[in-house]
Amino acid sequence: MRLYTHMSSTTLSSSAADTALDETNDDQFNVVLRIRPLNGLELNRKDTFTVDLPGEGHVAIETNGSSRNFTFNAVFEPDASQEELFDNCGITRLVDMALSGYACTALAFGQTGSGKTHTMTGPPSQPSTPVFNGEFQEGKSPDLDMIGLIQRSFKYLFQQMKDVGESKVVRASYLEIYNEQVIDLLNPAHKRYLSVRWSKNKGFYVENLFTIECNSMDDLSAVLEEGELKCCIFK
Ligand SMILES: Nc1ncnc2c1ncn2[C@@H]1O[C@H](COP(=O)(O)OP(=O)(O)OP(=O)(O)O)[C@@H](O)[C@H]1O
Repeated sequence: MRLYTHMSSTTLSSSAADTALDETNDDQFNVVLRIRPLNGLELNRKDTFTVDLPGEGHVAIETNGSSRNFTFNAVFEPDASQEELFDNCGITRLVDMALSGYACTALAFGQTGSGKTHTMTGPPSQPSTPVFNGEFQEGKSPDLDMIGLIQRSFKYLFQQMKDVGESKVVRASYLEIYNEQVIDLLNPAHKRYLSVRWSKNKGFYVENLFTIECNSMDDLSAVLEEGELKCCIFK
């Protein structure tokens, strides 16, 4: 895998790239592009890539004989692994910043089938709660390599708190915005749609959103699993 970043004039290997976004970049926003491999349908149709990767975060897309250029903080090629993405996309910096008291958001954006779920939580067959005992337990799940950014961030978060030795309170909530309605996925008994409010002290917040205190990676993973389950039911 190669990572192209405009933070550095060099094309970085995955092993050398992990600090590129973190240490040289103080942007408030990082936009990272992941290009997924062609799927079975596309291969059967004999689709080909129309994306050219000249390096340094640039992407050129060929359409109707002309080329349009875009620039990102980093670009991941189709063969990038879940681990490479986690190590190099800058999300560890977000967790570090959250631990320093900043409000941080990781947002996956793309058309249907572009790989948002795959990137954030891993493919659907992937258990969202890998057995965790300081380390993910290799061998308990055949797809452990496929776990996504969310579970890897959980592990990183608790590891960082342990390393720094500071006691922090971790609270989790899980909501879905569907047809512009806010649904609490941890409290489905709460049938009503929730309201988004604003106050001077809190800024924007979701009123009556169920929040759970999580003392361990397992607690946090259970929240993810519960929310994913309800998410499917609501759909
Ligand atoms: N980087 C990747 N490597 C291999 N397969 C991928 C990759 N990204 C996505 N896929 C596969 O492509 C399919 C669609 O991906 P996914 O469900 O993550 O898309 P999505 O953006 O979440 O779609 P939707 O918005 O419809 O929920 C899945 O089968 C997924 O496993």
